[in-house]
Amino acid sequence: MNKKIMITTGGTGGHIYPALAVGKKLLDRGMEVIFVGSSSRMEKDLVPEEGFKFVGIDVFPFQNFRKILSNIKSFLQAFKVIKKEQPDIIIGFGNYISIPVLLMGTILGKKIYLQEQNADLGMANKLFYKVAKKCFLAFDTTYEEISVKDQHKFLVTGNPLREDIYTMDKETERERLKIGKDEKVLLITGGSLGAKSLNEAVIKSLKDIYKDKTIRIYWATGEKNFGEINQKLEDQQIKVSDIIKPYFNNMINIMAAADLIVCRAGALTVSEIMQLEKPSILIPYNSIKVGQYENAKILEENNAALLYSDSKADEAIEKALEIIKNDEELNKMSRRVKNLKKSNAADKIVECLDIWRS
Ligand SMILES: CC(=O)N[C@H]1[C@@H](OP(=O)(O)OP(=O)(O)OC[C@H]2O[C@@H](n3ccc(=O)[nH]c3=O)[C@H](O)[C@@H]2O)O[C@H](CO)[C@@H](O)[C@@H]1O
Repeated sequence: MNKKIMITTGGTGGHIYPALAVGKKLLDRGMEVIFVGSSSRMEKDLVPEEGFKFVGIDVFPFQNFRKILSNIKSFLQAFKVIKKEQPDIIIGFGNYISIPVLLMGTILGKKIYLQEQNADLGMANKLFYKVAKKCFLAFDTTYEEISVKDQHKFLVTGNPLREDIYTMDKETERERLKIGKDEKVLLITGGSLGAKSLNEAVIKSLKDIYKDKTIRIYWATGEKNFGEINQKLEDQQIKVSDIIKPYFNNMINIMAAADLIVCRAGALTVSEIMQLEKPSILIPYNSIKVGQYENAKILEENNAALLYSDSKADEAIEKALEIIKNDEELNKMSRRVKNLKKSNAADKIVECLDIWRS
């Protein structure tokens, strides 16, 4: 008999894309899948666009007692949707958005699974791993940090990535993007939300980058900063074209075509870099809460990436323009990344779920 799986996730691409990857595998194998996320963040569009049923709840960050109170409605909504849909299992993909469904699911005696994208366990997964059947981890370093008595709750699978990444090839993607034989592709991305410091550093060097005909830049600015950037570029008489955008839907394809990536160290971007064996310069988001520094350290400690702090974003761009011309250095970094690659995580996760016996 087909089982029903409830997936709860949201907030940023880094939490949503791995959930979609697992959701698609489950659909392919005949399961019914329903997503629950925030009614106001990017999952409300991204998830239905991918053809999934989506229920939005009015959930807010749990920063203080007042915010916890304002979340009472979200707990009631979560309770109602679980009662109505009667899922066989619930999978949480981290972030505060997953908390109401995970809590109500636990109270209602549902089987809970978790997926952690980052090197450090996030707040939601820390709260629920003890009641979960399994928590799937992206990186080996996370497992090593967990106390021996709890390790049986965890399994390292890697991050579930968009399926087409596993068959992508650099030359084909370069042809598709019409990249010239002598052109080097420099991708700059601040993750799904954009990165202000990185954007400001790029603006300063953009004229020089444009003058250099051997470099083709792709720059994802994030929605929030795009208007301001647009204005600054107009002032410099630089045309915003299809290579400077708030968000690229074909990010994976551009990544595959890239010679060097300058980016934040969101967990998904780091996992995609590993899968595509790309050299990178990382500028982790400056907040302990989101743990990007620990994600970046995995690549840096393997000499597979260079790491810069937010305040040194200018230097990071300068360095990028220097090493993008150095094939030997790029190849070395790329070989070292290859050692960190994992196999298809979504396949592994789906196989481990307790839904295959009737
Ligand atoms: C500020 C913040 O809270 N950041 C967190 C957020 O990152 P955030 O979602 O920003 O970053 P990630 O790198 O994890 O994921 C971004 C995803 O969006 C895709 N993409 C990005 C830009 C674009 O133009 N097009 C596109 O498709 C990337 O290919 C990637 O798949 O969730 C991650 C996963 O839990 C965390 O590691 C980050 O710390």
